[in-house]
Amino acid sequence: MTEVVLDGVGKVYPGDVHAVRDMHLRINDGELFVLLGPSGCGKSTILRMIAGLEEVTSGELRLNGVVANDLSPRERNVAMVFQEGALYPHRTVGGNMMFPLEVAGTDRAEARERVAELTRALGINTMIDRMPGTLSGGQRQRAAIGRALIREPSLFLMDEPLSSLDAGLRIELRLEIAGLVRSTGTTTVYVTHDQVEAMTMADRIAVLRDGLLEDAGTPEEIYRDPATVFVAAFLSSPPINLLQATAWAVQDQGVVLDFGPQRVAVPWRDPRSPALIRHHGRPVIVGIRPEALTPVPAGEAGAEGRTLAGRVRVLEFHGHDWLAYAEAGIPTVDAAAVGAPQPTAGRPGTANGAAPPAGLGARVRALLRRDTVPEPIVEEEHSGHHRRSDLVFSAGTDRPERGGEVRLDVDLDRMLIFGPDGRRITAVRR
Ligand SMILES: Nc1ncnc2c1ncn2[C@@H]1O[C@H](COP(=O)(O)OP(=O)(O)OP(=O)(O)O)[C@@H](O)[C@H]1O
Repeated sequence: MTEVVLDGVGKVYPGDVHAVRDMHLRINDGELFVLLGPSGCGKSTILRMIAGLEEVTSGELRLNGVVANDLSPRERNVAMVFQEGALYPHRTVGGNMMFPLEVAGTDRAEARERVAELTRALGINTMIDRMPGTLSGGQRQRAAIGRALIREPSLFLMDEPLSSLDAGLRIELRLEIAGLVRSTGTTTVYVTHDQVEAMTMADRIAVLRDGLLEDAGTPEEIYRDPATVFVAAFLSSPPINLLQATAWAVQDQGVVLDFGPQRVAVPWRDPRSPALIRHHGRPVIVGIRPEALTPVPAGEAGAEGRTLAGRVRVLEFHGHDWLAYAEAGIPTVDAAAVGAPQPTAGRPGTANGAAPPAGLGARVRALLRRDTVPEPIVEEEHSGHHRRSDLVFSAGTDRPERGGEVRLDVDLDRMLIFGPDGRRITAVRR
């Protein structure tokens, strides 16, 4: 059982590549902790530093309160599973799982018993005598997890263990992995760039961006109460609406969020209004998840100060409900461009002062936008920063009319308000 603390940990690779910067994290004993973020944000580097495979450049790494910066991997008693779990090709599944126990000098009868028990838990008990080459990807990964867990490590580290598997298997295995590590109580650090995997498996999640910690908390906390625009957008499928607004304190209405052609008002009694007043006359970013927009019944105007209007352009059927995209003439914000570290000396993932790798921004944007957003609906404005695009809303089981006008009731309590730096205007509670 192990508690992991990263106290101001940094990692600089040769060539002055700042992969991780001033990282403060506490991973509790027995926790299933997920490191989440786009490619290149430093997830694997953190995992490898915890494993002892990569040196810590600055700060302190503590395992159970003991400084571990200079401990060898063996002294840390960690087990690691990678994207393609490595197995000895000339040993059977059972032989692979026996190996760590043989090395440890475990009694043979006890070792056989443990292998049988774990293969049953992993659903590969009928494959004990099979060679790795004859297994499917999912079965191989189960065997690799079994081999890592068999010697009961104090810390279990997994680096995108499901990313080479197809969608169905991923769902099946993520449930099983979560169940298995919880039943053993082994502290587990799990790296992924898949938000659904993170949300469904984790006790807590840390969201990383360019080597920096953006937010950490339970899946519910960081979904409902994200610290930044980046986190709100990353944990969002279908995509969150990120709208550009100007805040105006108006005596009889509260703080009006002016989207240009449309507006909503945050009433004075709302606990956010004192913080919002400080942004009077200035830009803010308003995040509204599709499920926080409800179509107003036909013929009704909708409540004053909490209704947005648009014309339905695109419909998507998602089985349980319809997702609709309505043109509302409201400028939207590109989450990847908000609050990103400036390309100065020591920018994460780049050589000192060098330009970021070509295409990285586009890849991050593609990740953030996910594949549910039809590409043609986005229209860039000439500034290139604000985009005029559609309001995405959940229309429930009633199919809205394509081309029809809709009025949408905004759930003001679930509306997220960020400053221009991408941080929430009110401090998040954790
Ligand atoms: N050995 C190395 N030498 C130099 N730079 C490295 C090295 N390993 C990683 N990096 C850089 O450090 C940054 C963080 O890499 P890391 O692999 O930790 O990211 P990641 O979030 O795990 O990405 P991915 O999801 O693509 O695996 C990247 O910019 C990467 O190019």
